[in-house]
Amino acid sequence: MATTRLNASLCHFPSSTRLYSESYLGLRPTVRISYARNLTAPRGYLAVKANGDLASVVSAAAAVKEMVRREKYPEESIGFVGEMRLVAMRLHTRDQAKEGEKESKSPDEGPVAKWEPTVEGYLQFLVDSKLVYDTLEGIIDESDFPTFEYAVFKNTGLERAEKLGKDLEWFKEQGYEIPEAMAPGRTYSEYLKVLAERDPEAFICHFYNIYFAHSAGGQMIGTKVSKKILDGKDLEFYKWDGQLSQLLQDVRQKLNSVAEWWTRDEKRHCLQETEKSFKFSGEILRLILS
Ligand code: HEM
Repeated sequence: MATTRLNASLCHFPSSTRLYSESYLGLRPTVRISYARNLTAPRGYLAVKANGDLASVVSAAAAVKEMVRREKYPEESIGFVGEMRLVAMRLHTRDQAKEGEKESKSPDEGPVAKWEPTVEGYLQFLVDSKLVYDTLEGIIDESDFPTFEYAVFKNTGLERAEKLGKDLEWFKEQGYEIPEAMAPGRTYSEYLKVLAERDPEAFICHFYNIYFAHSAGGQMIGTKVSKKILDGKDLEFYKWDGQLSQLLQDVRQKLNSVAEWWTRDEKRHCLQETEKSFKFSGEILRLILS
């Protein structure tokens, strides 16, 4: 295969290698490489053993471009979702996750096993979370393919608003009064609406963190809290139709494809938004202890 041979050959080129031009020379397609920084180095010609059709040359050239891009931005080798995850994990406290780097400063940042949740606080957390999911999922549902990039995230199977609605019904049946959403949910929801209009890269950061946090730490919190205050009741919020790992993988691929179109600055901007995502979600999580 043309691309496989090309990858192997390219390993011998210095990191400053830059794609110079691609040409199609009859039966012997060639991808020409030049050395960008070290101009004294000889110009290299990388012959690609393709079977002579233009499609092979184009795909070989794309592979070179991709390798060169990864050499220039090594952080991109883990994929953009990998980058978003790395930034998110650093923002956890050591009590929250093994990869966390922050010190816990308040009980809600400490080990969940030591939390003292209340049913009222947990119910408020579910209500505020539902408002955020309603907003997020409403924005995505209203986006119009192919003019708006959020449309690829319709019906991923990760949606939570409907499930939360069922859980609130269950609480009602148990005799609880369902409260109104409070400031943490309302503020986050308003912020997401503004971002969706004005700042798609930042909006996507929140999309990733909200759904992926819930699938990881969120699930663990749900199980522990339910054991303490709801007799271990399995809420719908923590159930997915289909295999969760597959749903997450599909969304990771979509996120990576969307980010493929972004410049490095746009990617950086998205990653920088992670802190705000932690701040808003952290305030909603804190309701569990209120
Ligand atoms: C009490 C609060 C939290 C706890 C206990 C917690 C715990 C965890 C744990 C245990 C993981 C799994 C780590 C692993 O893969 O081994 C995780 C992953 C993650 N958390 Fe949190 N977390 C909390 C809050 C948050 C918040 C507020 C956000 C952002 C809004 C967040 C975003 C993420 C993300 C994006 C991942 C990666 C998921 C993946 O690997 O696909 N977490 N968290």
